[in-house]
Amino acid sequence: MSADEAALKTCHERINLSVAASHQAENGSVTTVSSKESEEATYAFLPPIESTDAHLHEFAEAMRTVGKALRQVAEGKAAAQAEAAEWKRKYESEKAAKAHTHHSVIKGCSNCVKDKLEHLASKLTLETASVDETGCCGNHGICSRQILQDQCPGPNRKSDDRIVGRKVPFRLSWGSNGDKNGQHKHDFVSFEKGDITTAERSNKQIFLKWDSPPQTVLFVTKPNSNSVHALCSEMVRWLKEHNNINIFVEPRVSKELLIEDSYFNFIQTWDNDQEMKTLHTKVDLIVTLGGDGTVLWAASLFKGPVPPVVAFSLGSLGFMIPFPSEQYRECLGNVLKRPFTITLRSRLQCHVIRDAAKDEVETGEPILVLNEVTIDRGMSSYLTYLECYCDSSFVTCVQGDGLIISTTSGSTAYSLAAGGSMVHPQVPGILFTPICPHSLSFRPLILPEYVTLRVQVPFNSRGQAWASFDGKGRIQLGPGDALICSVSPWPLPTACLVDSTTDFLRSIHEGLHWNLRKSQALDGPA
Ligand SMILES: NC(=O)c1ccc[n+]([C@@H]2O[C@H](COP(=O)([O-])OP(=O)(O)OC[C@H]3O[C@@H](n4cnc5c(N)ncnc54)[C@H](O)[C@@H]3O)[C@@H](O)[C@H]2O)c1
Ligand SMILES: Nc1ncnc2c1ncn2[C@@H]1O[C@H](COP(=O)(O)OP(=O)(O)OP(=O)(O)O)[C@@H](O)[C@H]1O
Repeated sequence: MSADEAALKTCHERINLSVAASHQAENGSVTTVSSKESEEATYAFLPPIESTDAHLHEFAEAMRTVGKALRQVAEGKAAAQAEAAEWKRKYESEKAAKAHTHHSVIKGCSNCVKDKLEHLASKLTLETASVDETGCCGNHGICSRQILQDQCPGPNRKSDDRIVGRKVPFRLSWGSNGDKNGQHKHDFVSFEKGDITTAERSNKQIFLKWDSPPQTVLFVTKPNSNSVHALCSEMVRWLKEHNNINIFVEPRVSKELLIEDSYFNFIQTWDNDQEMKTLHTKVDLIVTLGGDGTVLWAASLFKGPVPPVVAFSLGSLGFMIPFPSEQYRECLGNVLKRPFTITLRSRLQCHVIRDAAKDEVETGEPILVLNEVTIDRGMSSYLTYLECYCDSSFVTCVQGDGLIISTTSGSTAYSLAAGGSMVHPQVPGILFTPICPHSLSFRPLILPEYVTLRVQVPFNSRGQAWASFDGKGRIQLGPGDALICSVSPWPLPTACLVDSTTDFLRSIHEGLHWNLRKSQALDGPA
């Protein structure tokens, strides 16, 4: 072997070593290496070859380039994985911290429900119709009985029983137009005989069918409205007298109804946040009376799973509200007794990470939004300056009035006003819509639902930034602070009047007068 050949062999080996070193860093604590350092390292591994052979020089140069590229790829991957590991570590410490502070029963309940629902969520995407040993029917979809059987008994049980018994089981199934009982393939992609194919694109609707009649309804109502109050008391009477339903209302409404008439002694409410946190284990159905803001309010009461919502329209727009309040008897009668379609509206979970606390364990609960989280310039007259990342990839810097990170349900709200597209609520995605960007080319984006977005206020930002959640709870973000958001595992199921698509199209036609234009006259050019 010549001296040059030996030098080249060493090059090969060193390139491998260099890449392997980057990979090792993935598992330990990693500090990201700059590209300059990376380049220097590559040259250190590949010393110049002293030869007059031009081909060998060229080859050695090519090997250096390959080595550099490989090293950069490996470093990038290591950095991304280190970041993901950091988030995971924070999440796990947060979970552990919560486990200590919460009462064991509450912890046990929420964990077992969470586990079961995660199991159900995985079934939603990877459908299996196998019969469940624990008593799930196994037919035509998902059965909620398993969750209910496992409701956790424990020392705090008494205080929960003070209110009502368990919620009733129901099943979810998929169907398509004209085939309400049909069971459809749920695998999105299959890989058979080496060919990648996407599953049949049927009009999948999700049906909810009660295993036994619902027993408990929660009313969430718009405040300070006489018409809402009158309708609420009428509906409560009707549900109690004709269907023997247990009724929950918010503490404010409970007081109002009791002042009105002692007849309402049977209604139940909650006294504190801890009781409210267990509400989802007792309530079968939520009825909202008001506009979209009332649906947003109802969603905000549930930081975890949410029972199905039947929304009655008493506002001006009612985009997420298909049921006419005048026909409440017929509508509620149907929902209580027959299977109905639901729209699963995804929510976003948001965390604010303060620069001052970035090395500490995050203990705050996520803030859940049904429409959007907005970061704007508040009272400041300067441009907001926000750095945005999607997973570990840099997306862009927003310079303008702000940014809206929206769910698909929120796509017809603030995001629409800022130029975002309208998206069917069952499309799995996250909208990234700038507010008045000071750039001609900043178009809105729609990102896949599985990404995590990070919006950071850089230290050189001139203006302030303020985050708000479904238009409420404004929080100031200082330099170095970040907002992290991703899709929550707890969607809001809303009952449909017809089905998800028909209801959505009705809303954009009737609510927004979408593409309303007079037809052209027939007597124009041939
Ligand atoms: N420029 C804007 O369009 C703008 C500005 C601020 C807030 N908002 C929206 O208002 C929401 C808060 O609603 P609120 O009722 O508490 O405040 P609000 O009383 O100010 O009402 C806002 C309006 O937005 C409508 N709306 C809410 N969610 C909607 C949705 N998903 N699709 C279509 N329309 C929807 C409501 O029907 C209402 O007419 C925020 O989440 C935000 O999306 C919009
Ligand atoms: N149960 C509730 N408790 C406290 N605030 C509520 C409740 N329900 C609704 N709100 C608030 O009241 C405001 C108005 O409610 P909503 O949007 O439902 O009525 P609206 O303005 O008449 O409807 P629309 O916007 O369609 O005209 C919203 O900001 C909402 O957050």
